[in-house]
Amino acid sequence: MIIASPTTMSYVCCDKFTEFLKELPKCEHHLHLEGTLEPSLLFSLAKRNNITLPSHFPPSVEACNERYSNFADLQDFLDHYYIGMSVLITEEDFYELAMEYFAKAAKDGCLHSEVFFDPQGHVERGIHVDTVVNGFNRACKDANEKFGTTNKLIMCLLRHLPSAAGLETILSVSHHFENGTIHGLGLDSSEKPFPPELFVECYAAVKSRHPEVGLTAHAGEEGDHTFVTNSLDLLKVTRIDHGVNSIQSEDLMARLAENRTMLSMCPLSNVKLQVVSDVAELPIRSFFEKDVPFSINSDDPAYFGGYILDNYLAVHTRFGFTVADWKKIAINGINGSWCSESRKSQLLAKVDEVCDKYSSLSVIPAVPI
Ligand code: HPA
Ligand SMILES: [Zn+2]
Repeated sequence: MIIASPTTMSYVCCDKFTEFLKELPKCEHHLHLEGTLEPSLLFSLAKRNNITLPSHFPPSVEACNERYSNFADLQDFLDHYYIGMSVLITEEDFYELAMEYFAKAAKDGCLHSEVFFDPQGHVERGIHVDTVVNGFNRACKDANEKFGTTNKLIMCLLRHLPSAAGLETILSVSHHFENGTIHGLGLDSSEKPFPPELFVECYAAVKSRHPEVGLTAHAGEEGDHTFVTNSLDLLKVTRIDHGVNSIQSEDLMARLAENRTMLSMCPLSNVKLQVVSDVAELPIRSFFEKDVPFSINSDDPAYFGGYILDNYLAVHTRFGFTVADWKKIAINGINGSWCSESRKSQLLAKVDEVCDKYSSLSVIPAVPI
């Protein structure tokens, strides 16, 4: 349950504003590579790899699109997501999946992506972890060459699996942590039954062995504000994925603002998974006014029907942020990124340039019918 007064206004996103939001340098901090598996690629990989999908899985692209528009909650989505990823077998499959995403992100004006993947979802099917990491890493590098974007990998632990399995996974990828191929650690999957305190050992192991690795965790999507506080206190994360329920605690909001702890929000995902019934119900205006840093992200765009620009447009039509407001949001996203200081400076300079170019744009309230 989110306590926030929904905005009752709506705004037009005219062509010029859409152009501005497309050109505004964007950073993606919350995207699951396996969640970019479009139904068309899913079925072509199933055919190529001779995978028979279970009979209860939607049997066609059209049936997937229909089913994906009706998820009851996070678990209902995850049940499809884990079946979907079962078609990924070879290094080339992982490479192709990530390259398709990076091409779409670049087209949307996303210049820096920090992307999640779920190694345990593949290893438990008999895929070697290096097959996954090498395919994704090659795509990060090729996308950098081809599109000029910077891209980092964040490995997530599945919270429905025991912490001992998480520790084993951490040990199995220590070479990728050491050489910087894996840049961060996250925690995803079913939130409420598996609170952050179960994973203290896993996070402590990464923090002590690989202090340069960034720490984040999904918290406060379906879990209440204590999931966010406990992730900060016990897992020592410096970023929170989703975090919408932080609005339930004023103390937590003040703490996030003071420590510049960024929430990686996913508006369209929150609607598709019934966290809210409309983007207007998200506490985005309160976060903005209370100076809680947040970024806007796409989560699992192949399942939720929108990539990063779609999420920006959805936020604009509900909250009507001005060019100056968007500039602040873009700056917070860059400062909350785990890229080099020199890359941050480049991105910040580009934000200045784009915001200057569009400084005369005004926000247009929609006329009620
Ligand atoms: O939105 C999400 N929440 C939790 N786990 C996930 N795994 C993929 N997407 C998600
Ligand atoms: Zn997520």
